[in-house]
Amino acid sequence: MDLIKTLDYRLVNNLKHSLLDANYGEGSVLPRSDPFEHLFFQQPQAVNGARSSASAATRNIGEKARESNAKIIILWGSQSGTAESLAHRLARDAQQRLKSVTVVCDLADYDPATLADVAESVIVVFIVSTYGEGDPSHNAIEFVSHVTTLRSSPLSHLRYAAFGCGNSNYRYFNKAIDDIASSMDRCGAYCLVPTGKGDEASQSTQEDFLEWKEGFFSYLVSEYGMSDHKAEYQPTVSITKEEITSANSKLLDNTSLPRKQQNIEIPIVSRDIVATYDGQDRSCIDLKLDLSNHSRIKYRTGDHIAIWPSNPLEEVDRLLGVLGLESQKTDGLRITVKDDMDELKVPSLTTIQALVSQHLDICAPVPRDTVLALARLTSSAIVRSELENIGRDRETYARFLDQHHLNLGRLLELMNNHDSSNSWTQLPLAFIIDFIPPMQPRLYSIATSSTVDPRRVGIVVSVKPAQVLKNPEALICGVTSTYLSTTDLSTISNEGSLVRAEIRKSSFKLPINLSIPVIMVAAGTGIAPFRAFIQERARLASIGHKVGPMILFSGSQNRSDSLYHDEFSTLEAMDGDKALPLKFITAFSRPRESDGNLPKKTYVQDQVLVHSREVVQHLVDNDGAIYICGATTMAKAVGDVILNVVMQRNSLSKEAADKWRQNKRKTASWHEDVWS
Ligand SMILES: Cc1cc2nc3c(=O)[nH]c(=O)nc-3n(C[C@H](O)[C@H](O)[C@H](O)COP(=O)(O)O)c2cc1C
Repeated sequence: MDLIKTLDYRLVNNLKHSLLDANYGEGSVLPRSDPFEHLFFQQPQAVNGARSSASAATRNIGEKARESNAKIIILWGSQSGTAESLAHRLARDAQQRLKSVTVVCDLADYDPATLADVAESVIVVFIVSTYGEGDPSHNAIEFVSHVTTLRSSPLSHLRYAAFGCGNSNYRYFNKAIDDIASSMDRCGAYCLVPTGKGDEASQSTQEDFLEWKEGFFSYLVSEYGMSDHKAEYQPTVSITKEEITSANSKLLDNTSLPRKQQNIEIPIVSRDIVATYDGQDRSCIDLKLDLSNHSRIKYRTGDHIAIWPSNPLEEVDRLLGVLGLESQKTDGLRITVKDDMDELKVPSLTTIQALVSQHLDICAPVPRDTVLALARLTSSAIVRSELENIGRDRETYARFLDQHHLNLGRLLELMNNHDSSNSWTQLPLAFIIDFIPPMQPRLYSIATSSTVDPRRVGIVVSVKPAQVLKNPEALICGVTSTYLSTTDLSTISNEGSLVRAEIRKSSFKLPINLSIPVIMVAAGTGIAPFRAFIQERARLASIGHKVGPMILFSGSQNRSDSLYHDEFSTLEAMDGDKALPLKFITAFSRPRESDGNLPKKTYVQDQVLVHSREVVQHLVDNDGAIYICGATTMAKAVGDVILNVVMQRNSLSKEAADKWRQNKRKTASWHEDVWS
């Protein structure tokens, strides 16, 4: 049983008395009343220095730093939001703790060559994540390819620090930040502190970042004479109430969203369960989204769709409840950034309900520095000591997280259990915006072909709750999968069934030449892009095009979760001139008696080995292309099998076989779309 779920809401509600009434113990950081209360209601025009961050944009990094009078400039490259959110956190802390004017810049918004224009007095920080074959995130590609080709010393006046986001399960762990750091060193820039590396594989990115950040700040204190004002929290946003009228309601949310989150609302028109798992609380669903009302939105086979979820109502209610905001949830808010340091990460006009349900990732785990920041804002000595205790060090907090499913709402509730007189109703809403990361979209490979279904986008979603390590009763449900599996389709005609989404281009594309053989290896929902590839080539074959052979290896637990099994079997069984030359090969890791003639545990790499003669013949002799989609470990195992067979067959050394694969990657004949 989830301990936290058993919390009594009545108790929480009874405790919602104001901090104004509470006695502050000695050493309390807060004075008697909430010092930020005025910020919640203040008129934006009255806030000193409140300006829109959308002021005339320059593409010159040096100029941006000069315009903002910045001491520190943080340049980020991020795809799914981790590095971006760390960049904002670093800026917030540098601004508040070190009192250093800090600006945050998306690398895609600046001309890479202008890095040389940054003044000597400005500290440059890079926070960049790695993808694919050690590539930088999309928004950093141009920058990284520029700096890696610099050969002279045009950056010898710069001082820099760098932190990377990556995952050590990938072959090229944090390569993008290494490439940036080595380019800086080669060009004469001075490295202030060792480059930090976050590792998602051990779920330690947040702690790795904290450790690196503290080292960086200590360096700035000791070498630059900055002072660290640890205890002070200053909101970076101003919030005022604004009545939502018929005149401004059109601006709500979407049009007032930050420019990079402008997306469209697409209706979900069907949802089907396409896989179930024996005895497990798990399923896969197939969803169709309808683009008919968006004639300008197009996708191509192999593209991704980014979907912005809404948080589960239970978690929204939990957070609003513990903050005492339930009765105000429909109130309109006008939100502005207090200086030019950063862009607003939430809509400038919204409601409390929309903010918490759609725009902030309230289900995200709470980083340890947020726990410590809360400790400084509570009036309860018991709660303060409890928060300080669990946030004391990396190990203690990790042990605590092993037992608890935590997000901000749950943490606040849990603390109220320790002191029934504690209340969080005075916690400024600005704190929530400052400390909770913005909602990030989740990317799905599109499982339909744009040739066959140009106005319908199909996706396949795995609905699989995770368990808390040492408390298996506590389940953590995925935000997007829960959202997509529970959206009410009976309300198609009203807003309830619309999802905020955006098509994202991908390089995971079929060869242009239709006759090229295609090998596809998938595990689980990795099948999605291959379903689209197969649909596409089947259609082209059906209208008389000559298409090359396709072999699909599909891994699942057994027949009951083998996605689109009947569809592929039917296509495989077709013959005649216009049939698709498809071979469909399954691998069942938990086979059942009824699943056919492979009763033992089989993985896709085993099946690739069984069929390796044919696979390698297509890849080596017929210039075929291979696509692997699924877990990193699977992709590595499949790659190893193929390389071994190529080495033996063609009497190649390991280096020569590696080179052959490198060459296939370069010529877009070896693709991997993998996750850990
Ligand atoms: C498809 C995919 C490919 C990835 N490739 C790599 C890689 O080659 N090297 C690495 O260190 N991390 C890799 N990662 C891990 C990401 O860098 C890591 O999740 C990071 O925290 C993402 O940061 P972001 O949210 O700022 O984009 C990959 C992640 C995904 C989903």
